[in-house]
Amino acid sequence: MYVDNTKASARKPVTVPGLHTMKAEGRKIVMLTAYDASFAVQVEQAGVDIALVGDSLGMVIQGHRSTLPVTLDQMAYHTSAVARGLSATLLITDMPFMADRDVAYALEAGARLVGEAGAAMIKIEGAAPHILESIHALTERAIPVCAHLGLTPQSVHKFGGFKIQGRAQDAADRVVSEALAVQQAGADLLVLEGVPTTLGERVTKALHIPVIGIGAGPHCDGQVLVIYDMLGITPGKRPKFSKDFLAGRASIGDAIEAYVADVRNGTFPAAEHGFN
Ligand SMILES: Nc1nc(=O)c2c([nH]1)NC[C@@H]1CN(c3ccc(C(=O)N[C@@H](CCC(=O)O)C(=O)O)cc3)CN21
Ligand SMILES: CC(C)C(=O)C(=O)O
Ligand SMILES: [Mg+2]
Repeated sequence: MYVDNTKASARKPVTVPGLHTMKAEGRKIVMLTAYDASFAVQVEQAGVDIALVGDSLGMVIQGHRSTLPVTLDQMAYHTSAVARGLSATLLITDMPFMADRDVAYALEAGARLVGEAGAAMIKIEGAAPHILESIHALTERAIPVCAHLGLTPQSVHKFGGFKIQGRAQDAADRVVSEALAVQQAGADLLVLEGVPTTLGERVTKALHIPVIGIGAGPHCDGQVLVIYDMLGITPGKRPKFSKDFLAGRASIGDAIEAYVADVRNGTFPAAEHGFN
């Protein structure tokens, strides 16, 4: 398939080393999910830095109640579609549930998502010993890893729902230790989801790698949202930390551009999008 994305291809490509520079220079990083080629083009033309093929697609596209039913084949399929729509945007794909059950599986999955489907980086939830080993093993093989901590949706059954994490002092300390551990294991980026604003700030200051927040307050190095949430088309209840950017705007392109501008200038997320 040929995607005409000439407008955006003039932009300098976003790279993993480039993200580290952005943190060092205090420039906010903008990330947004995309699940198909057409939205990928919209995301790139609006100037988003990172497109994420999230396993949230199991909920917003497939209609499941969690991200657990999503398969590696499905992640590879959506990743290859999104990759065709991008030329300058960094592409990250989620490791689906249990595709990282041990290091050998994680390497196999990484090889497919990067080598076959076209992702530049793989996002993995948690900091269990086998996850730290997998982060190290992938990084050693030149597959950059984005860690994901806090409210990790693949642990929904362990948490008893999509519940804010790290509210108690010991739980907050644990998230900070996990963040240091994934950085030590070789992660180049961290998504921090569903934690109190104070903990979002603490983790961001503790790490030298960039921290991308979602429901983690305004102090992170960047932000991510599910695209259907920020376009107001997620069926049912939208998470409190999201915002409808299409409301009062004329097009999807305008809505994504407003999201990019608001993250860059620090107006999104506001205090009301965070948790205590
Ligand atoms: N559409 C969509 N948006 C998302 O952000 C998202 C997904 N799907 N699927 C995967 C995960 C699940 N996520 C969620 C979903 C719901 C809440 C939620 O309702 N949280 C409560 C907080 C409850 C508490 O205080 O502990 C909220 O009020 O937002 C949080 C994260 C984030 N991710
Ligand atoms: C919400 C983001 C961080 C995610 O993991 C997803 O879309 O699956
Ligand atoms: Mg995910």
